[in-house]
Amino acid sequence: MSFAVPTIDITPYVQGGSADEKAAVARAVDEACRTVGFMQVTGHGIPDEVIEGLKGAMDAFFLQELDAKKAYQTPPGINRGYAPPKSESLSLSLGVESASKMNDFFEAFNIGLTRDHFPGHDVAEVEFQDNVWPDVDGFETDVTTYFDEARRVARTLAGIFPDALGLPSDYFDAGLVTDTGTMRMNNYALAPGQLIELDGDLRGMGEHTDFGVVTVLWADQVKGLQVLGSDGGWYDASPADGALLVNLGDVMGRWTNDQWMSTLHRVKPPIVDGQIERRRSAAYFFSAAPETVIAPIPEILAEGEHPLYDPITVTEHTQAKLAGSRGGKRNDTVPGDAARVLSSHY
Ligand SMILES: O=C(O)CCC(=O)C(=O)O
Ligand SMILES: [Fe+2]
Repeated sequence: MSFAVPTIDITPYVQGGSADEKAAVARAVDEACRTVGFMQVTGHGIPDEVIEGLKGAMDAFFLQELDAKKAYQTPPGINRGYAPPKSESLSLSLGVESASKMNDFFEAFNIGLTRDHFPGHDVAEVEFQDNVWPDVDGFETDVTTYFDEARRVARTLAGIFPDALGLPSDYFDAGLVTDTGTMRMNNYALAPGQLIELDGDLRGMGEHTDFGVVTVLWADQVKGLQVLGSDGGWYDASPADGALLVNLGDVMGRWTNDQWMSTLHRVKPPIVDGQIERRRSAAYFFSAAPETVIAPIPEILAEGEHPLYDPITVTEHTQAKLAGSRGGKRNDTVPGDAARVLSSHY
């Protein structure tokens, strides 16, 4: 099977295009979401220097000694700060038990939207925790600058989705007034000799789907990200020059009754001479307001199409996924995902 991640230039939605130009973008997005669940997005408008700033900040933080980084670790229930290698197991968020429970070797630094982003709104602290900022020159400014841009791109995409689904343009607006947003900066690297300590399958990040509406991913062009094709094979996906990778999360799958795909993916960075080729990425996870009830949208169900999901709030879904990936508790709410992983060709 040939597998390709389609490239879509979203300039008409970023800079303002004609109705025809926007309709062409919306059609391309609909097709990509139905068939792959991933796209390469160009015309996003994030300046190169903002991306350079993000890369520099990630290097300055991750290249420190482990102990210095661990000073910014937070308890498992808090999605902020530093997460050392092997502190998460993403496939448990799907309900796939692995031989060794915590064997994803990526290390990460998480930030997110806080209550300060929504003055005048009564938003719950649990979803909008304060950020933790490391004492690294320029880190907060450079990371925040990129974060704001990634959020803008995600909100732009959320504005394309109703057009692509044939819904009124403001269909999602109510749930997106207080969007939730977290960004995970990932570093896939192990010092020589550290490989030996991995007790299970060597992997950068286990098989998973993202939790939210849509993910905007900046990544190095070093191979590693693999996407599950509809034929059960895993395919490499690296960003094209200047492109961001964009993929749908579970909330979009639930809203669309799986007409759009929340696609499984994983990260297996290349190993050259027994050493992992270092790879960086930054995933901005965009989702709806925590209390938004997600259920298949009746307007888009075809005649006779049955809803595949019971209503669930954004928070309930996120908590079930996080209990798996960070707390080591297998998530039994998504039997379909687990079956897809177990039947894929490794
Ligand atoms: O590193 C990557 O390319 C993907 C990261 C990812 O899937 C995630 O952080 O959810
Ligand atoms: Fe992901």
